[in-house]
Order: sequence, then structure tokens, then C-alpha cells
Amino acid sequence: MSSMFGKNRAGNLSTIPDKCVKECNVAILGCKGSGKSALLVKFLTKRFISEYDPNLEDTYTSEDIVDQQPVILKIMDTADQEEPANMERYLNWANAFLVVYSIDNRRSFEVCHQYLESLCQCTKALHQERPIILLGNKLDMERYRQVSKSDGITMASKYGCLFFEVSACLDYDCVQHVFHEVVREIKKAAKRKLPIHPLFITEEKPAVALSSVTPISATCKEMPSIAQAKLITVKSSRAQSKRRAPTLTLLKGFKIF
Ligand SMILES: Nc1nc2c(ncn2[C@@H]2O[C@H](COP(=O)(O)OP(=O)(O)OP(=O)(O)O)[C@@H](O)[C@H]2O)c(=O)[nH]1
Repeated sequence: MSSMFGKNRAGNLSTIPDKCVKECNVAILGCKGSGKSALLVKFLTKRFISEYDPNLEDTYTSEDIVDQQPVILKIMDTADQEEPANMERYLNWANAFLVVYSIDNRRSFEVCHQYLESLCQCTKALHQERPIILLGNKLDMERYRQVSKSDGITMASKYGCLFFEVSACLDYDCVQHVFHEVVREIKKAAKRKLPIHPLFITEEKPAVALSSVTPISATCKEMPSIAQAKLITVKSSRAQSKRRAPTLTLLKGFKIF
């Protein structure tokens, strides 16, 4: 059933105008400590946190406006231990991926290589496209940089991803821009009539996916069975044209004020 659903959705995408693209599921991948949670919290609240429980996987929902169109962003903060695991599970759920490394940690960059390789292999096998953005985090740690910007660009080019460098603890606008780019990329993929939906749908059904700054263009991509992932809805004040960050309880068990 889920498989059929996936195919049907894919088939209908060509007839779906931009304004109907309402929902997208984004999985944030990357090794421990790369700053996935911090980036997500920054996007949701404009704040930077440094405390977290690294072992929990959660999914958050944010209502936002991208290019004057409302969108529901569901974002999964994954918690792989050391290396890519359970890629199928992610591929079954996500419309797009943010693959994160820390510019001051070479190992985290190498793990991204594994993620990108896995994602591309899976999406190729499934003949599907999932937008991917390669994201170098902790730009504020420039003086400890172990991964050059050109290394990031090269890897992104290789896998047909967009590429950005940001800092979760600095400028909010840059972080927001990345998430909005994901939405634009998903929209572009939908316009190209590519099947950006999961082949297997669980309770977490992406309605229609969505997703351009910078560099390189996207090529490969594809999805998780959000097993027991906790879903937390954050009614973003941004969606209501207010710039106040909401108070919410989320992120791996921590309270953010
Ligand atoms: N200097 C700096 N530190 C950051 C930044 N982003 C995250 N951190 C710190 O890096 C550490 C790991 O951040 P997390 O957001 O928990 O990383 P994660 O990828 O979610 O890690 P796991 O939860 O273990 O998967 C924390 O101490 C954060 O405070 C950043 O942009 N700059």
C-alpha cells in the first residue's frame, strides 16, 4: 500500500503547482557533535544551545513562509552514533537531506562522504531524486578549521549537492537561509516531475515536498520509517510574521527558553 502511495504521489507531482507544495520532510544527517541539534534549534528558535542528549532522535514541525508561500517543515534530528546507519529508514521518510559536518573536525567531513555515497547509491537504485545540501557548521571556529571550503565545494560537486558553511551560534539568517534552500530544492525537484516521495509511507506522510543559493546543483537523493520518532510541533512565530522565538520543549529532552 505504501509503495503504491509513493508511486501515485510521484506521478501526480507534475500537476502540482508551487503554491500547493505545502509540506516537506527533511532529515539532518551527520556524525555526533557536528551540530545538527544546534542548527535545528537555531532555525526553530533563533537561539543557540550547547546542552543536549545526543542519543535521542526527534522530529520537529515548523510552520514557515518561504518565498511568500506557507510551508510545513518537518525536520528529523537524527542520532546515528558513528557512521551512517539505517539509511533506508531515512530514505523512506525524507524528501531532502541536510548532511552536516563541523569545519573543525576532519572526521565529521569524512562521515559526510559516507552519507552522501550511501544516499546516492540508494536513490540511484530507486531511480529517485532527493535534494541534498552539504553543510559545513561551526564557521565561527575558523581558526581551528580542518576542512577547507574548497574541500566542501569539491565534495558537494561530486554528489550534485548545494553547499553552505554556517555557524549555529552566529547569524540566524544564514541558518534560516539553508533551511529555506532545502524547501526550494524540493520544490524544484517536484517541478522536474521527479519522484521525491518516499516509496514506503508510515504514519509520517509528507504531503508534498518542497526546496537556491549557491553553488552547485542537486542530483542524487532518497528516505526512514520514523519508527518511534517523537513529533513536536513548533508553531513558528515567523509563520505569523512575528519575529519572536517561541518557547518550546524539545531537542533531545532539553528545555529551551
Ligand atoms: N562553536 C560552535 N559550537 C557548536 C556549533 N554548533 C554546535 N556546537 C556545539 O557542538 C556540540 C555538539 O552540538 P550538537 O548540536 O549537539 O551536535 P549533534 O550533531 O546534534 O550531535 P549528536 O546529538 O551527538 O548527534 C555542542 O557542544 C554544541 O554547543 C557552532 O556552530 N559553533
